[in-house]
Amino acid sequence: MLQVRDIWRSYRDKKWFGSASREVLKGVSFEVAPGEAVGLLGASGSGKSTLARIISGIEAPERGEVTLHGLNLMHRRHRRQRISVVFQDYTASINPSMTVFDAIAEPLRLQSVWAREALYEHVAALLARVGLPEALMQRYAAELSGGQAQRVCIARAIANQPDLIILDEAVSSLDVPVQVQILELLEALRESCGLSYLFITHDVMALCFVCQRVLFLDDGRIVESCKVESLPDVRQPYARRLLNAVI
Ligand SMILES: Nc1ncnc2c1ncn2[C@@H]1O[C@H](COP(=O)(O)OP(=O)(O)OP(=O)(O)O)[C@@H](O)[C@H]1O
Repeated sequence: MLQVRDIWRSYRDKKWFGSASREVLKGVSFEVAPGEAVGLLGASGSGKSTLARIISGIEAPERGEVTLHGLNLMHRRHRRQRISVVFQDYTASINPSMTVFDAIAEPLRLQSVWAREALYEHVAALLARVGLPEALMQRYAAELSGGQAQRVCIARAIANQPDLIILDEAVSSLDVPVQVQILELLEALRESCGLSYLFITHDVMALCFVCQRVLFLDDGRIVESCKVESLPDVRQPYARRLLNAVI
């Protein structure tokens, strides 16, 4: 379904005299099947968020191609609705001047014209889907707990029935009990909606909860790919070091 082919990306580092180009992604390729949750593990600075920004179209690669169902996602019209992103910083992801209703309704309104009552009911159904009461609809982001705010972000992300959600450290800053609730919600949504996930994290436990497969990103290259159940047998040195450091 999602095909990422030979993605290259570099940034210019400013030096005292002039600047130098530094490659951050060096020919990244992988696939995600329909309904599959794939985890992306890598040390800080390995290029995970850069890859997320490229797949979601926030940023363009210098080389390579991202396709979903064979359609090139570099074209905006192919990207619309199909991919959503949930970031770690849930409070910054919700516009503080918007109510919960407006935040969830925004992607729906961008997609089509809604009668107010139908929109209200749809937003209420999305809130119920992520386990939030209708009573939260008129609250602002600052009036929500971390777990509630991240659920609102997930409701917003699923509003237009995407095929893939990129979760970039989406549970990392939540308390452990709230993390578990969100991970259970993600798993339930994957099963009921047939969603695919690209789950970016430092947290192997969270990854094992949600994902079927793991990719290891080392300095801009995928150096290992395996099924979650094969993690104990991984021998690739970087992947092994990363696993030993976090387990
Ligand atoms: N806009 C930018 N301009 C210059 N360098 C950048 C830019 N964005 C990212 N980088 C650099 O690219 C490298 C990869 O960054 P990226 O955020 O993708 O890593 P990451 O694996 O997500 O790290 P972390 O786990 O710490 O979030 C880092 O060295 C970072 O400093």
